[in-house]
This record gives sequence, structure tokens and C-alpha cells, in this order.
Amino acid sequence: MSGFGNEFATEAVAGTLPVGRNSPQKVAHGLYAEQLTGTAFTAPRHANRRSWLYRIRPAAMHGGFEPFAQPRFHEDFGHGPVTPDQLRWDPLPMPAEGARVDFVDGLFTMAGNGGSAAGTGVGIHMYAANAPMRGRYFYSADGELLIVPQQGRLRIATELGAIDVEPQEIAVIPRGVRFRVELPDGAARGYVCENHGALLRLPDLGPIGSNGLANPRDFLTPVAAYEDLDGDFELIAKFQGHLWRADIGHSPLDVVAWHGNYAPYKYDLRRFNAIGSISFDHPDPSIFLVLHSPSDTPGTSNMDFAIFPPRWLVAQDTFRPPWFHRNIASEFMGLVHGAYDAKAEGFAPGGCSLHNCMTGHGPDAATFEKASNADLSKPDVIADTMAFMFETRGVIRPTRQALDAAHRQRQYQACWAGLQRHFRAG
Ligand SMILES: O=C(O)Cc1cc(O)ccc1O
Ligand SMILES: [Fe+2]
Repeated sequence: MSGFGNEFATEAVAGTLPVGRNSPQKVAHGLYAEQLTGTAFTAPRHANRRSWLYRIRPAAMHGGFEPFAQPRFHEDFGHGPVTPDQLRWDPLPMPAEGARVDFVDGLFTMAGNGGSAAGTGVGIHMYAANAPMRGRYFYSADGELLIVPQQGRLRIATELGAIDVEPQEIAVIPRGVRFRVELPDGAARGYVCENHGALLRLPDLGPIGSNGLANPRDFLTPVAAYEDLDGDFELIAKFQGHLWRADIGHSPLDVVAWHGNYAPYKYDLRRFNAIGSISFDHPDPSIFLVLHSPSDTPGTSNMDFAIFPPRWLVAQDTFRPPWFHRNIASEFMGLVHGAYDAKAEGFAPGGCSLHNCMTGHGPDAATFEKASNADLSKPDVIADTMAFMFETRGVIRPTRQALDAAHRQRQYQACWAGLQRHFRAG
């Protein structure tokens, strides 16, 4: 179903959805009615999100929760000093041969800020997995999950229907929605931004007008699909930064029909309508905004999700790649595909970098040399690329395990060491 944040209505068995009411005395086909709210009951209408689910058993039916051990997936960003160094990592290694690692076991928390208790900030995780989730279902009560696959497709079977995503697409699973991940290609790796703040939404377009950037009709939400399965299953929850498990005797993906505007969705990043300079200067990266989580301060996001897709560079008398800069915002970047135009070397697909508040960064020495001498009489085309940025208002604190990881590039700063002094007074 196409559209962003629409009021959808979908039923896997005809005649299930009640007409003219949400909670009739008896629901058709002997189902239970259940409301799932994603915003405060009294949130303004334009921001209000909730769905009505008609299901075989209510979500309340499961055993007691007990702690679940997966120590690499958490919300512990530390309280001590945080380095202002530029940081970069090679791709998260795939699971060892012979190990069976599913999506939940394969999550590795890289960095974050704020937290689930505060209701602001983000958790930034990566996953590397080689096995489907079997008899296991997961949800995060701590935030919505923006999933950015980098290698391998995911089939995300959720309570509200199934989403198939591949690299260069994204999926968003709302807070609380239960799901299971299968790996059609046998293995998968990617990035996850767990958003503790306001729900992701499309940005206003200002003078750009009524079309452009990510267009609403390119967002896709699944139709209802249900499992009617009994068994010795497990429900895993992320709640207040910790993982919990409970026995559940049936598949929680048993929603036969639903209606509402709180639902998972996907988007193909290749549909993004990139807008840029056709005169001079490289614009601010806000021009590449796909989705954002606003904060209480106008114009200042809790989190921005921006991408750097294929595009033409035509600006005249201009250093065309990203400039050298320091920002108030903090930037976590990943690369889904190809090469990134500010980094000639070292930023690999599946890798990531972190440039925090006021930390200087920009093109590496090789990129600077090339772009300073490029022939500007011709347009350049940047093809075969898809980089992205999770940009936040708060400083992004790398986790201990990310700083200690063998795949951290300890010599990253050397990429700027070759920048020559060119100054001549007069
Ligand atoms: O640091 C980066 O590479 C991301 C980035 C890209 C860009 O085009 C402008 C600013 C910016 O921070
Ligand atoms: Fe930057």
C-alpha cells in the first residue's frame, strides 16, 4: 500500500474489519480487537499515530519476562569522557563459519545518545547475521527501528504484514511492533538506527515546492498477513535498554486484519529525487534529507537520516565534493554501496565513521588534490554510490566495544596527513 503515514485498511480474510466502529462486541471470525498507539492519545491530529489490530490472540498472552543475554546489543553509551577524535571502522565481520547467528544475536551496538528513559536520542547498531530467526520474535519498546541493509536481503515478517528489503532500500519498524527476520540470501549485514525521539517523518519542503526529495507515494506498507501457529516460541523484548525473553505458545504474528496509520514501511533510496546546486557551491547536506525525527526546537532534529545518492555535479568555480567543516550536529555515516565522494580510500561498503560535534573533517588528501584540479567545464557524474548519515543534535557516544573492536581503523586520521601547505602571502 503506497503513501507515507496514510490511514490504511487491510484484511487477509475478507469481512474481518468492523465497519463504522473499532471495537464491536464480537469481532468477525472470532478475533480479538486490540489498539496499538505510537503517539500520545491527544497528539495533534497531523502527528497522531495508532492502528487497530484484529488478531487470533491478544498481545498480552505470553509467559513472564526474564533477562535475555545478548551483551553486544544494548544502550550503554557510558558517562565518562568521550573522545573528540575522528573515528572510522571497517565492515562489521560476518559471523564465523559454523556459528548460527540470527538478526537479534547479530546486533552490535556502535554508538548512541540520549536513551529510552529520556525519550530522546538514538541507538546506532549494526547487524551481521547468517541464520533466520526460528521460533523467535522481537520488538523494541524503546524506539522505532530504521533498518538500512548493506549486504543481503531481509524478509521482515511483522504483525502487520511482511516487508522484503534489499540493499539500497530501508525499512522502518514502529516501536512495539513484533517481528521476525529471515535472510533470503543466507547472510546479511546492515545498520539500524533506533530512534528514541519523535517518530520519523518526511521533512517540509519549503521553497522546493510540493514534490522532491523522498516523495510520499514511494513509501510502501505491507498488507495484512498472519501466521496461525502454535509451538514453543520465544518473545524477545528490548525494554529500557535491556533485553528480556518470555515463552509464548503461539506466533504473535497473528493479526488477520488491521487499519490505521501506525505501521511498518519501506522505501527504495534509489527513488530519492536529489536536488543540488546548478550554479555554484556545494549545498548543505540537509538537501539530502530523507526522513527526520524532530525535536522540541524548530529546525533542530533529534535525528536526520540523509543519503548521498548517485547524482550529477555541475557547479562552476566550485570545489565540488563535501567541503572541510565542523558542525554543531554529530554525524554517523555508513556506506551501502560503491564509493563515497569525499573519501578516495578506506571508507568501505559496510564500514562506518563518526565525526562528532565540532570535530574537523572533510575530504581526504587524495580527494582534495583531485577535486582542486578537476576540469569544471564538464559535469561530473557520481554513479554507483549510496552513502548515508544519521545526524543528531546530541553528541554520539561510541560504545566501549566499538572503540575496542579489532575492525576499528586506528590510523584513520592519517587520511588528512597528506594535505599540503599551499599558502603564499602575496
Ligand atoms: O561529512 C560528510 O562527509 C557528510 C557531509 C556531506 C556533505 O555533502 C556536506 C556536509 C557533510 O557533513
Ligand atoms: Fe560532515
